[in-house]
Amino acid sequence: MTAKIEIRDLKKTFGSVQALRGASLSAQPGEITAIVGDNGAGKSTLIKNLTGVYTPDEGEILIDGRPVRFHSPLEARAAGIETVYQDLALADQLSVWQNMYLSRELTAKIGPIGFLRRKAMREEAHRLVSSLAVNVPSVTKSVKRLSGGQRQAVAIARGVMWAKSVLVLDEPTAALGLRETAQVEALIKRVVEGGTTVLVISHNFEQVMRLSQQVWVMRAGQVVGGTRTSEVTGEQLVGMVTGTIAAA
Ligand SMILES: Nc1ncnc2c1ncn2[C@@H]1O[C@H](COP(=O)(O)OP(=O)(O)OP(=O)(O)O)[C@@H](O)[C@H]1O
Repeated sequence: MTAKIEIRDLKKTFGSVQALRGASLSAQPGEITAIVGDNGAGKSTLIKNLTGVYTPDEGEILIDGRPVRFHSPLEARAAGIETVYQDLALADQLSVWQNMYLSRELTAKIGPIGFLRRKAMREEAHRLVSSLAVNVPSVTKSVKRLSGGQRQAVAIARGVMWAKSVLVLDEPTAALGLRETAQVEALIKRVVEGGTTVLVISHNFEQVMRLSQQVWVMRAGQVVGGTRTSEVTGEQLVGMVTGTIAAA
């Protein structure tokens, strides 16, 4: 099967820091693929090369077997790759549906006059939020009135709405309590059931064991190993990250 994402020998240097020293990994379509590794291992830099924030110094990225080279996040978005970063990038004063269409509003024209298709956006946002069973009271509710878990769910729903191909999640539950974490994990599973491929960075090993089908381990700018998640235990995974167990 052609991988949805294939990253080959990626290198990225910032001044004297070699953040990526030839990192390679792949993600299969319709799966949740996790990236784990200690602070500074290069996880964020890797995904930022995939999502157009950085352009690699060397190496190759293939989506559905075709090489891509993004020069901006907009280019990655246009190729169907959406990212939810830890800061979520929600506009607090706007409603759920307005956030879902932020900077990508639906517009129409009658003669020379352009206008926003507010009803269409609201209805479509409502349809998606309902189909993903996102736990928000209403899409007209202001985002600042939502809980941390609800805000994360809105950011993920927005990503799903626009992700034609891949959804990248950077620490999706880092700021959440146990109950909200469980809700967001359930949402991520529904996202994948809908056919979107998910790549997730997580420091939470138990979460990686619960959610992912494939996990890659990064250390010092390289992907030092990868395994089907069903073939390792949580303890083995911790050992692979800290280096006490050789990563496969
Ligand atoms: N924009 C930048 N300028 C200079 N150095 C950077 C930049 N971004 C990352 N680095 C460095 O590259 C290395 C990898 O950082 P990166 O953020 O990718 O690691 P990470 O695995 O995501 O870590 P964390 O889990 O702490 O987020 C680190 O040494 C970091 O200091």
